[in-house]
Amino acid sequence: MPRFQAPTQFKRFLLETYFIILLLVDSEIFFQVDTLSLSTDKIMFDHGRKNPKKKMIFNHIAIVHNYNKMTANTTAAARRSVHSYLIRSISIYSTTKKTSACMLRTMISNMLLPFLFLFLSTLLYILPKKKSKFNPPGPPGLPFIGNLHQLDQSSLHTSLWNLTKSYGPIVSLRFGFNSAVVISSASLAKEVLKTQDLSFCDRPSFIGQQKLTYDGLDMAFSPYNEHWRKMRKIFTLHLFSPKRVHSFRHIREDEVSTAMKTIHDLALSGKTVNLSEVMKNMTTIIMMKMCFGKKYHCRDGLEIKKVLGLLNEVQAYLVDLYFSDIWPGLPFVGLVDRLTGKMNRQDKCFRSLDSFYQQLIDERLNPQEDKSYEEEEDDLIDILLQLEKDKLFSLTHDHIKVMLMDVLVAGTDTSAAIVVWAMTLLIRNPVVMQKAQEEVRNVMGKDGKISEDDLPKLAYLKAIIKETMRLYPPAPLLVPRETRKEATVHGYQIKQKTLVYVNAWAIGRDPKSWNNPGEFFPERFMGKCDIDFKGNDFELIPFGAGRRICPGMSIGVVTVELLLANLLYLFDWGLPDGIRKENIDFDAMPGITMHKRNELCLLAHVNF
Ligand code: HEM
Repeated sequence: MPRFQAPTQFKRFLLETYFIILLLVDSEIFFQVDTLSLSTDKIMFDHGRKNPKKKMIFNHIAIVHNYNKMTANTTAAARRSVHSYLIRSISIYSTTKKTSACMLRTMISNMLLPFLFLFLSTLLYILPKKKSKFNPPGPPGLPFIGNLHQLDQSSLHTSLWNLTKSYGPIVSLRFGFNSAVVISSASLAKEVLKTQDLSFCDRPSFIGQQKLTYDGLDMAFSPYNEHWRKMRKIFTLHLFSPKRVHSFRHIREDEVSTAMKTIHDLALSGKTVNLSEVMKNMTTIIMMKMCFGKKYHCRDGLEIKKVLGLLNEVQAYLVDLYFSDIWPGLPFVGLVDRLTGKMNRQDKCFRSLDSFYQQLIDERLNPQEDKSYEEEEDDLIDILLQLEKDKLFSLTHDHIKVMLMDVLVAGTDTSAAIVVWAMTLLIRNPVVMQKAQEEVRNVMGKDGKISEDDLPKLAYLKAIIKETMRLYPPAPLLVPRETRKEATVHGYQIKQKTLVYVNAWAIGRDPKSWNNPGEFFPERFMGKCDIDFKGNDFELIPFGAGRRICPGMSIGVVTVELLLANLLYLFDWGLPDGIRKENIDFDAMPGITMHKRNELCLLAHVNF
């Protein structure tokens, strides 16, 4: 065996590893590799002097070394030519050196290669990165996992809020290999969502979302691009224009009446009302009927339960992070994700929903199978199929399915969550409850029914809803955003592709913006205070703001107002036997929508 075989193999091994790193990681890491390669360079040079035949390796390393430097200031074309030279050199080298012992080592080294790569990648992240003084402050993270261990995933918004107490209103974090910033003050939210909205209006692209959104065809999770603009136009001009929202009024009023009747029956039989369940079912039926037609739920009550279950699953998958999201680029993470079985479950859920939408589309395209649709006014499927036919937006069936998914996922449980939080706050604050009931009953007299025309007269009720959304915004961290380009906020630099969380929950409780922020005090919104949630007052942003502000705000708010007004008008509310008001807790469930963890079960007494 030649004397220098072992070091040569080692060099080749290093060279290959470098090469793979260079191919797989981004240019930022090249500079860190650069430091390593300097010392390796020296070793190679020494060996090269002792054995001139091995100079070839040194040349390779030199090329790699140059390559590192080139990435800073040369063009992609130059980089490509270095790539191809490296590939050629490595293959020539491997074919000229194959003795049997060498082959054995090659095999071993090739098996070790992935592990070494893993080790090196870890090392690169372990080496303490110098935090630039221009980065926002934040807690030091651990190698590889970053700050993941410091966050309580069951209540992310509160654990992020706790960090602001030590680091201020802008905090930088690392989730695995992803950089993130958290914004927790009204002035910085204005900077990010309004002044520099264009730099902050992308959405991150996570594995779970890709599949469920037909590879990014939807609007809510799409990056900010031409496709998003097209979908947003369809949403605001065709699906939820003020005229269209008004045309769905009869669906909302009918369904609220049905829900009140259910509560009425429970009240007469002295049974407790599970408000969490009633509200969730009812808002789902409203959205389903808007999407699929007035008669939808007459077809099969059970099917609604099944779809509700699937939508809950989708919601969980949309925010769930896979290993490949946390450590993108690492080998094997995709495999690990597969092995956990999560992807299979997600695929199954996707297929079930897809066939459900397809069936509804087929029925609509083939009306003789179900004549009941013919007599109805346009619902969202009709409108979308018509747009597809008109070829105005080059829509496909997948676009239609994904739009329906956005409406159902974003629109069903947000309104239900607000009503449940409002009723929780009211039962804990009987004086406010009584004041609200007096308002509704005085305005309505004994008419027996509240319609949407009555809502503008209910100023105190509206204040209660604002106060509820200040304390319990249904999406406490909005929908995560991502920077489209580098930006400077508050003097700090934020890199392109940084995850951005705006903590609407913390902003609603910031003592700099609110007196006694923890107190439920709807009166703060009466009188002179004209703070609103429409995206202009950054102290109160339950619907977000800027380009990506919630496009379903008006339909969501009117549904909440109608529901709450009816609950307060028709019933007096009390606690089940043995429960004191202090037992009613405010624990929240994790998820993109913040629901009350323990269902709200109350006793209703019929008022009229
Ligand atoms: C009433 C309760 C609701 C609340 C509190 C709420 C809240 C939000 C929030 C915070 C966002 C993210 C905004 C941002 O990134 O700045 C959002 C986006 C969105 N909401 Fe809502 N929403 C509600 C109801 C609805 C309804 C009823 C619909 C549909 C009919 C809807 C559809 C959407 C869509 C499609 C987006 C994504 C917009 C985009 O990315 O361009 N939401 N919502």
